[in-house]
Amino acid sequence: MTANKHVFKAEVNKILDLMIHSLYSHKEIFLRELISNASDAIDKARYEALTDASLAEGGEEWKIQLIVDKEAGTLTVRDNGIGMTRDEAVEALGTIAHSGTKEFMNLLESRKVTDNPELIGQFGVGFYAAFMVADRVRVVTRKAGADPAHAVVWESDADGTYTLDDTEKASKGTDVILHLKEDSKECLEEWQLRKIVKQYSDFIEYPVVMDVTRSKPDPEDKEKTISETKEETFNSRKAIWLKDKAEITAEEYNEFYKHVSHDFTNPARTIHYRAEGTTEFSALLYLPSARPFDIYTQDYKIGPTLYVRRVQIMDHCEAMLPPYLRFVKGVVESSDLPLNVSREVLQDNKVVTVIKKSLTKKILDTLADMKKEDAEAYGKFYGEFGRILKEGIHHDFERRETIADLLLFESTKTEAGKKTTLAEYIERMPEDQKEIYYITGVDRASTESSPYLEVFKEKDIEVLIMTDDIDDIIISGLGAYKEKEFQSAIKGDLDLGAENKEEKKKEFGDLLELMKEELKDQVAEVRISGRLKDSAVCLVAGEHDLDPKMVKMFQAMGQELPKGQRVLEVNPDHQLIARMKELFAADSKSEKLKGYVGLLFDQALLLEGDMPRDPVAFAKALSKLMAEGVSVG
Ligand SMILES: Nc1ncnc2c1ncn2[C@@H]1O[C@H](COP(=O)(O)OP(=O)(O)OP(=O)(O)O)[C@@H](O)[C@H]1O
Repeated sequence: MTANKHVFKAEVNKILDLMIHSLYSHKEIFLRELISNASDAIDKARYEALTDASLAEGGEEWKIQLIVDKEAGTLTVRDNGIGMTRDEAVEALGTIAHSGTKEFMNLLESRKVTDNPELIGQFGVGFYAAFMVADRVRVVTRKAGADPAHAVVWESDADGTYTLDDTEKASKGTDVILHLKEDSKECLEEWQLRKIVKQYSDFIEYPVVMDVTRSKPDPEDKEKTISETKEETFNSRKAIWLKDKAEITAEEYNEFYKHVSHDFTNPARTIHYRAEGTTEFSALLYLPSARPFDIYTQDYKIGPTLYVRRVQIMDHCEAMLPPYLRFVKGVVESSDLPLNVSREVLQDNKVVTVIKKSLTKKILDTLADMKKEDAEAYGKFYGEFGRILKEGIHHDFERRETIADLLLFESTKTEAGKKTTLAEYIERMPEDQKEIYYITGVDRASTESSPYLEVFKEKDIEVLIMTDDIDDIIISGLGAYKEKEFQSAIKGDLDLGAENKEEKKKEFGDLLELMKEELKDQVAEVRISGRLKDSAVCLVAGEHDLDPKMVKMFQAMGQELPKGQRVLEVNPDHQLIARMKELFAADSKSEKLKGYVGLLFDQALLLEGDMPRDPVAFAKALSKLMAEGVSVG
């Protein structure tokens, strides 16, 4: 095949544009990205060579080379890793595989990100970072095991296109050749490269080497100097997770986190330990400080990188962590697993089960400590990952109490934005309060002003405000905390405001019957309310039904749900209800009265955040009523 011009996918152009025009203050990160790719490529080759030794092509020493050509103004990053076929090069270097691209670009635009490499790193557009320092990039690559004549050369100057051509390459692997821009020529200097490698890639497992020329006195003529070129390794290469804690600085921990997570911000917490005994392993885990943009997408990869005897076996070993801890990043190394372990085998491997249990405990313990020792940091962390952590209540029966200890909620007694734990709530409960009250809703403001809280306000009872979509399921599943049951403010019968309830039931019995008859297709029951103080009516769900927010969520996902037992609650102390009772006494068959019942029901729907059944009819009836009532003065 001959040279072939290709057009970049639109999102690549956008990223390139961003790289070239907006992200310049941290441009040295390009090297870290290219070294990281080279190291990944060697990991793959090394792993594949375990089963097919010929792929090592002579068992050469794995390494990443930096080659400087000052005359040509180029810097080459060379690896002897897995390499790429022509198709792989098109796929990897012409598109962006992540399905969240569009959302990501929107995020960048909406945040007016002009100098924010954190986001780029998260997104894994590493290779394109080369264009921050180069105006032309040439990639020469050959797949391990392929014929030397079947290599390919990819080239682009970021003008929206790239070319692909066949070429020859004696050694397997990839050369990324950067034609440096005028203002990036310092990247040809040894000291500069050494500094960048040390700062960002010191822990890379493979040597990052460069030919360094030094002059030394000529032994034959002391007046003269001779130059000597030697290959020097710039990185210390220590597998940080195998080192002693005392030997590692906070910066080293942070840099390694950035390497494994592709995040550019420091982690919130680092967990580093070695387990000895029947199962031996080392773990270096991190709790990130910010939620990755793609954590809710299907593309999101779960689990730490798995090493077995210093060989990277897989990037993300999901069998090592429960899904509700999927935000945790890091590395686990065990010598108790076979090198050729597959994902399937890992799923029910005893060693993995032991490691998973230990990691889960360590992470939950760390969160508990963080909550105790640094409430502010924990609150911040919870804001990012609490929604995910609480899934554990549903999925991890054994640890649900431990996870419940970690939950935080706003309440009617906390300042906006401040959260409380369940234990603190219980501590504040007056002695005669038996249950933990909570209300679910979309946000605090609308939830707090809803009629469901009227009696709680009047009696000064604290109610937890839950605004995550899954809260209702989580709390129903949990049932109780420290032997105190949960009671929803919007579900079931409440007896808080029930003075003279029995009397009222009798007094309003006939009117309630009429309402029930009128609304028989809409509600299962009409009853005197134990929760209303200012509003005339509200709709409540049955004790064991899902709350309306959940019902809507399931319906939006196209799921049919069994019809819940909706109940219309009526406030007997409201003027309107008293007037309706009078009207009923005067004419129990009044058509007007029936109309009012319908209007009341629609109003209850509105209060719940729903639409009236027939908005046009509702508006008309309301206007009519207003016309009757509007008077001057
Ligand atoms: N030196 C290399 N050898 C082999 N393949 C490479 C090399 N550099 C890049 N690639 C291929 O190009 C792809 C894109 O690289 P890029 O750095 O843009 O993203 P990534 O590495 O996939 O994402 P992330 O940075 O999140 O890991 C890689 O996944 C890999 O398939």
